[in-house]
Amino acid sequence: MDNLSSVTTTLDAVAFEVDTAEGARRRILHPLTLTLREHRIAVIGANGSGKSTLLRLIAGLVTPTEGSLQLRPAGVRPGFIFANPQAQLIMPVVGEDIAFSLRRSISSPKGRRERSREILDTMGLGDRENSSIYDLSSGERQKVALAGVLAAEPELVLADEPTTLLDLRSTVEFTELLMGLEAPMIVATHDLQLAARADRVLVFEAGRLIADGAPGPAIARYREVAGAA
Ligand SMILES: Nc1ncnc2c1ncn2[C@@H]1O[C@H](COP(=O)(O)OP(=O)(O)OP(=O)(O)O)[C@@H](O)[C@H]1O
Repeated sequence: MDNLSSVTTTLDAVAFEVDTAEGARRRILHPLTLTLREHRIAVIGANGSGKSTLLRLIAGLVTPTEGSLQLRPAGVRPGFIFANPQAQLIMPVVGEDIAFSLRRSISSPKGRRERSREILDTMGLGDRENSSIYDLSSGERQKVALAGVLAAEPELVLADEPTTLLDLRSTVEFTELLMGLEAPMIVATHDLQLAARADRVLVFEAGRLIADGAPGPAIARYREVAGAA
């Protein structure tokens, strides 16, 4: 795709419900109508407020139980970064994991190795190509997971609490990597410093969107609702 900034996610009265153990239905996300096209969007809110559910809906990992959701242009490929990189590292060695993500785009193993090296270099992980993923620190592992996602050249990056397991230095480094991405990104986060750098912030509370706009007022509203104003 030539113009990544043209990726638009449209939600038209999208809701998500699940069956409870008691045989009732529980609404996780109340009907939501939104158009998302900013380059950096942060989704914040209390535990269980529906942030991950929104990202999973946009990624197509779950289907709305009501309403409709569209990504435009048609065929946009989202890439998903999980809080726990262990969930998405597939191969035991760093270079092999990135090469695995390249299997669709580059047919020769040599080409995959070279591209994998380039990607690792740009993420400051050039010296870890032959390391076992089990020998990496949490921060390094999260960077490798991001490298794997980026190797697939996603046109929209969806990141679900990607800095949760990271210490302060790794959080700062990882945030810089995320903010430097060319592709548009929607990130669910408890990290208000990360949210403050977004172009637009959505605030959720108990499955409802309660604020939507510039980081300053949106984060202030979240603090107010959380009793931390
Ligand atoms: N498939 C499902 N089945 C049952 N309950 C679900 C399902 N998906 C989400 N939930 C519930 O919906 C609520 C919202 O979950 P979600 O993971 O979207 O919250 P969140 O805002 O990302 O929370 P956190 O900040 O803790 O990660 C939670 O109470 C969760 O247990």
